Amino acid sequence: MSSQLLKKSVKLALVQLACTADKAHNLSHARTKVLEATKRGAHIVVLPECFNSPYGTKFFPQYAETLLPSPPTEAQSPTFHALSRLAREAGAYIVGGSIPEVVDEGGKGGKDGDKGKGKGGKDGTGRVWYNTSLTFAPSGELLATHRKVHLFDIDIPGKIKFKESDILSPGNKITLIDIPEYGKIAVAICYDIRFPELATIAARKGAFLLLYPGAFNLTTGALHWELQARARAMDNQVYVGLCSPSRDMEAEYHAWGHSLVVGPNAEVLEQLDEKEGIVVVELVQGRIDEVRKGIPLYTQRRFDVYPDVSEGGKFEE
Ligand SMILES: O=C(O)CCC(=O)C(=O)O
Repeated sequence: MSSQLLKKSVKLALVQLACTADKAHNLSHARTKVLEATKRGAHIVVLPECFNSPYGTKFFPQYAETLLPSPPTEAQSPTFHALSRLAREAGAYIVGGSIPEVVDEGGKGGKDGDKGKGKGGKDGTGRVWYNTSLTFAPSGELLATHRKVHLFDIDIPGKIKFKESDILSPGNKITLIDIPEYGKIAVAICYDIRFPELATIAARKGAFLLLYPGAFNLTTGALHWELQARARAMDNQVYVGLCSPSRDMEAEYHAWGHSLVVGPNAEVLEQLDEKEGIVVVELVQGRIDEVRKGIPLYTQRRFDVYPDVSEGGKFEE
């Protein structure tokens, strides 16, 4: 069943970008780093969560761009066009981390069906915000949009309190992207990784790679960042990549960094420290099959004892 999961070996790059408060700088810096990654042979390049802005609820409205109806104009979304051009220039697939998105109430659905809910917004203006990831093909075409499904609302006394839902609305679908040369990948965002159902559904629908642009912090990063990546890889016997901004202790939010690629046997293949950097890792055709042959979870599941979560899952809304 898994033999065609990864059709040929592919080089994956994670760009752990130094993200600043200057959007134009972030975009041109991302371009430089993505081109560096493709010079090193990468075919799929990933940017971090909120790569064009600082990370924090108060920043979302200020930096938000309009993506719908798609394609937006350059003025509505400079980031959409910068990423599309960059994918063409680099000749690579670009998973554009994430950006804050704004939708006017009643906005129409995203490319793959994630409709703007028009809930009336959280600030009484009738606008709704999302944490949104855009993936582009080497042709510059938008392949998929993922809106963060699980909002990062946590409160660990004395350590960290964060409430994305103060401003953001959640996305409502799983994002699986078919890349004709290589196979299927799944994209989700940061806190989404803590919900294994999403990963398992994507893997059982045929994804060879789960990608999470993310920005864990110094508390939960130390606790769970690597563990989550390895757990999702182990449970599903697939490749996993987590891409963070680099750490800036002058910023309000201190990202964990440590972007990493994990193999289908849950082994860390490459991991950065907290500084800016790029990992480029070859994902090897046949490796997933080898791991699944050794530990054949795929034929040992007991759906007579518990349900198959991959029978469900919302891909279109
Ligand atoms: O899950 C965590 O600990 C961090 C999540 C996060 O930072 C995010 O969703 O942006």
